[in-house]
Amino acid sequence: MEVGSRVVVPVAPADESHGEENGYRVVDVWHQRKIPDSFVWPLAHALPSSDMELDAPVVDIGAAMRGGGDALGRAVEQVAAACASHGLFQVTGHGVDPALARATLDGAAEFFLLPLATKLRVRRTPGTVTGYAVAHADRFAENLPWKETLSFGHRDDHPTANSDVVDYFASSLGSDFKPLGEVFQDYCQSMKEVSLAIMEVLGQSLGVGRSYCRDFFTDGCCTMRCNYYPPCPEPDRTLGTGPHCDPAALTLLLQDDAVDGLQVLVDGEWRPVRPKPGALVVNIGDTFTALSNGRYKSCLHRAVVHRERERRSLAFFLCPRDDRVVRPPPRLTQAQPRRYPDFTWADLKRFTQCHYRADTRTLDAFARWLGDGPSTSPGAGN
Ligand SMILES: C=C1C[C@]23C[C@@]1(O)CC[C@H]2[C@]1(C)CCC[C@@](C)(C(=O)O)[C@H]1[C@@H]3C(=O)O
Ligand SMILES: O=C(O)CCC(=O)C(=O)O
Ligand SMILES: [Fe+2]
Repeated sequence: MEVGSRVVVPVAPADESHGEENGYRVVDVWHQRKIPDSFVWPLAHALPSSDMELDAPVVDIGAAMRGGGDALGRAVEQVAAACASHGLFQVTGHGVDPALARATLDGAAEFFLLPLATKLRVRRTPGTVTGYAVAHADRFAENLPWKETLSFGHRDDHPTANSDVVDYFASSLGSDFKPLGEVFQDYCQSMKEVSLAIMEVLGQSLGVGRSYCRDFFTDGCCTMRCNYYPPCPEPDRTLGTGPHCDPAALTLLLQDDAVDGLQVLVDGEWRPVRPKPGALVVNIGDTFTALSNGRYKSCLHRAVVHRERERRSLAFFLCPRDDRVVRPPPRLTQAQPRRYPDFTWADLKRFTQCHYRADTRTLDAFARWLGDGPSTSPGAGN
C-alpha cells in the first residue's frame, strides 16, 4: 500500500482486505490513475464553467466601521446589490493579521499531512459536523467529494471562550497539538470579530439598523471547516465540494492565494471567484436568507479540483446560538409574507448532519421537513 493520504471507506465484507484502520477498509484513492466510480459526479459539468470572474464587490469593511457616513453608505450599497443577486462579496480592511492567516493555512496543511491513524483520532463524530472526514465516505455512497476536511466549533460567549479550540486540539490529539490549536483559536476569534462587523453593514442595508443583526449573532456559535483538496487524476469527472448553499448565516472563506477553485453559479454558468491577496470571500448562507425573509440570496457555489495542484481553503461559518429562533424582524415581513417557518440553528444543523445532504435546495427541503414534523426523514439522504 502506497504511503500517503488514504480514503477511509466502510469495510465491504466481500472485499479483500486492503488493510484496516478502526474497522474501516483503507484504500489509497488519492494516488491512483483513475478515480473510483463513487467519486464520479455525472452532472458535475452539465453547466459550463466560465473564465469570466464573478463580479463581486470588494468592500472595505474597516473604512465602513471607522468612517461611518460615506464609507458606511458605500459599503451598504455594495453589499445590498451583491446580496440581492448572487450573495457573495469580498472584504478588505478587515484587520486580520496576514501572518495569522498564513499560519492558519500552514497549520491546516500540517494537519492534513499527518498519518491517517493520527487524523482518525479526531474522526468526525456521526451526527455532528465536528472532526476529520475523508470524502464523507462514512456518510455518502456516491458523488463523493474529492477532499479531506477538519471541522470544529468555537463559541465566545462561554467561560472557555478563549481556549475552546485549543482544548479541542489538546484533548483530542494531545498536548503536542496545543500550538496548532492556539493558531486556530486566534483565527476563529479574528473571524468572529470580522463577521460581526459585516453583520452591522448587513443590518444597515436591510433597514433594520447596525445593531440588529450584530446583536442577533453576538452570542452565536461558529464552525471552522478546513478543506484539503488533493491533486486529482480526473478533475473533470469529480468535484472538491458539490453545488450547495451554506446552511449557516455567513461564511468567511480564506483561500490559498495561488490556487483558485471556488465557483458561483450565475446565469447558468459557473464563474470563478479568484483569491485576492489579503481579501476574505464572504457569502450569505441559508440561515441569513431566512432571517432576511428571502431578501438576500444564499450563494450557490462549489469547488473544483485540479490535476497537478492541491488546494486548501478555510471556511468560517457564523451561526446563531443553537436555541435562538430564526425569525425575520417585523420590518421585513410587512411587505412580504413569511417565506420560511421559525427554526433554530440546532434544528438545521441536525437536519444536515442526520437527514439531508446539504445541496442547492437545503432550505426548502428543511422547511418541508419542519412542516411534516421533524420526526419524519425527508427521504433525500442522497
Ligand atoms: C452545516 C454544514 C454542513 C456542511 C458543513 C457545514 O458546516 C456548512 C457547509 C456544508 C457543506 C460543505 C455543503 C456541501 C455538502 C457538504 C456535505 C460537504 O461537502 O462537506 C456540507 C457539510 C457537511 O459536512 O454536511
Ligand atoms: O473550498 C472552497 O472554495 C469552498 C468550500 C465550501 O464551499 C464549504 O466548505 O462550504
Ligand atoms: Fe460552502
